[in-house]
Amino acid sequence: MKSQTNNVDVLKWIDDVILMTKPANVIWIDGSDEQLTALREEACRTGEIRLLNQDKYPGCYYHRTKPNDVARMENRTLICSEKEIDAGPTNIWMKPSEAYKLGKKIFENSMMDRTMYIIPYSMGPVGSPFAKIGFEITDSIYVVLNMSIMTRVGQKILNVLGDSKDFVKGVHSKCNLDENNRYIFHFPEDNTIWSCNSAYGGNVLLGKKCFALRIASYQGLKENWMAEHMLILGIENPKGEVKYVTAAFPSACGKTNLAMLIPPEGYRSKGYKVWTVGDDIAWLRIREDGRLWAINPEAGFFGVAPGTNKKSNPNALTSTYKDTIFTNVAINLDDETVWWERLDNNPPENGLDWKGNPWNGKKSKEKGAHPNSRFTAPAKNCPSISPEWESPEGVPISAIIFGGRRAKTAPLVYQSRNWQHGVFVGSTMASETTAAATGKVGVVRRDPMAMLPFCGYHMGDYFGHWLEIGKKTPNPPKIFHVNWFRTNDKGGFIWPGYSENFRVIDWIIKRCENEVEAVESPIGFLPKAEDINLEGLDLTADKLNELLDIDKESWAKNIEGIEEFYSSFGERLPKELKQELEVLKNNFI
Ligand SMILES: Nc1nc2c(ncn2[C@@H]2O[C@H](COP(=O)(O)OP(=O)(O)OP(=O)(O)O)[C@@H](O)[C@H]2O)c(=O)[nH]1
Ligand SMILES: O=C([O-])CC(=O)C(=O)O
Ligand SMILES: [Mn+2]
Repeated sequence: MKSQTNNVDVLKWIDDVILMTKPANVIWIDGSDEQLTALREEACRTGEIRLLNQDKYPGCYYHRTKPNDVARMENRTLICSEKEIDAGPTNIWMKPSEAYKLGKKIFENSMMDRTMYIIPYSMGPVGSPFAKIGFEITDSIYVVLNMSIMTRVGQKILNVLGDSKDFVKGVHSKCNLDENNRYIFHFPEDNTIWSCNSAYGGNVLLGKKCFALRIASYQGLKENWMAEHMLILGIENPKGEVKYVTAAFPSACGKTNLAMLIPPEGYRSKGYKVWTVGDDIAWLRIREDGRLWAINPEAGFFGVAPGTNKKSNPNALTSTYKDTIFTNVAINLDDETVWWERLDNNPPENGLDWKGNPWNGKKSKEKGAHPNSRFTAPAKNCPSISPEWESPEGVPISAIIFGGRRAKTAPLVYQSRNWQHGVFVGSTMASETTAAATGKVGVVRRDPMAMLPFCGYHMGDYFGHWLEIGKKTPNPPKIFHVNWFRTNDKGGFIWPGYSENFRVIDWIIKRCENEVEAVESPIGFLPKAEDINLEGLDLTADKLNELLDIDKESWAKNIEGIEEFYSSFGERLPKELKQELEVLKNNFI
């Protein structure tokens, strides 16, 4: 098929990939409904996707990946910078020449029996000064269909690109889904991504984690902006004023839930509203007014299905009712609908589980959906989507919130003393691992700014970049830390979470507006108990105090963990952070 661009750099690169993979056919994705409809029909015919009940789920499809290919594989995700030191201690490194050689061997002739699809896409509203352009070459229709939900795709992107050289070159092939040859190579210095032998979203939707975080974080370092693993949300008060915050939580720690939160009744009746701008990734820039502004580079949600229900996240659930692709959930064969754990109390009796085995949800002890099963839903489906979500200039950010799953150490909420201290708080974040990546679940690991698996360069330099951005921003956001996951002696969550998190967001906004005072503590500013609104909530003052408690012993352990973690950065750990660590230690003496 004839390409609709004369960009010689694009055409040359594509010729090289064709030479390497030898596709039977080449199709350019133009972004038209006609073309996407034809591809959906073809994928249904071959069994790659399955049409769901169109009365209940118009435009929705189902897909299953192999049982060994259901989450990001961090041990197969490589950063290939020329110098090993530039990838830093938190990434797996390979020399670019070696990685290209290994990759070429794997990609050689990998598309001989298939069609190659070329997807031009934009991360960010098309033509926005914040947006960036990429290409994904893939042999998977599932990838084409997901990318056309998650990003803006098609001819319009080529028109905007013109003959510019500023684009990211992504190549994906399922090859033969061989786990032993599965790699996600990133070449930040070449704007290049090669992904092979996987079909799981996080490894193969190259616009998302690969480009919008790993490559973009490096671009941000060079170009004075930041690419972060953050949701973006607007909080409207009864006067109609909207304040925006971003929040960085590790994978499967509550970003989508917070981004789409509905305030508790007591707030709603007064006129408070929450607007969703993004649920996973934020690109932040300093603008002329001296503030940080953020865009959501994505156009859809690749959300965790299990646990999503009418009560926990009605906005996410509604987003999935049309034009959505479900991956690795359970299916009800009686009516071709989908089901996952905690959706409702009515699992299918005549179903298939995420592996495709016959499954009776009322009898079986096995899970119906994989814990990391996902929905891919268009952002515009979301009832709470912000009128500003496609604003080309983004939205101004009042607060940045860090958080993770901590059973004991971190209190419900605290505020950093200033930007530098806030960067320290973000850099020392830790969280219990989840099903979003392969490996053991529930182990505490350091996950600075929720970027451990997503920073495309040396994390010490990344901390330095954060400090630098703070210095260059005359009016930077205030920085906070939250923890919805504190547990009692029996292991149950003390804080009710979900929509009740609005009470904490309310305090955060009040702090940004200087409307309430706070209490100094060794770790930063804590709320006065009376400033967290508990009206209508079944939570005693004692429990709130337990949630705000700073346990000396667990902090002593935490400090040891920070010291050990920091020591891995050597020379490249900014001295400001070492100072902050000393301050923290002294505060506990
Ligand atoms: N206890 C508790 N659980 C929560 C809360 N918010 C979210 N969760 C649970 O955390 C899990 C993941 O939530 P998500 O909102 O999908 O997480 P995410 O950060 O968007 O995940 P990624 O898409 O992997 O980046 C789900 O099982 C939720 O039910 C909360 O406030 N309290
Ligand atoms: O990238 C993925 O697979 C999904 C995701 O949002 C995350 O893990 O943070
Ligand atoms: Mn994520």
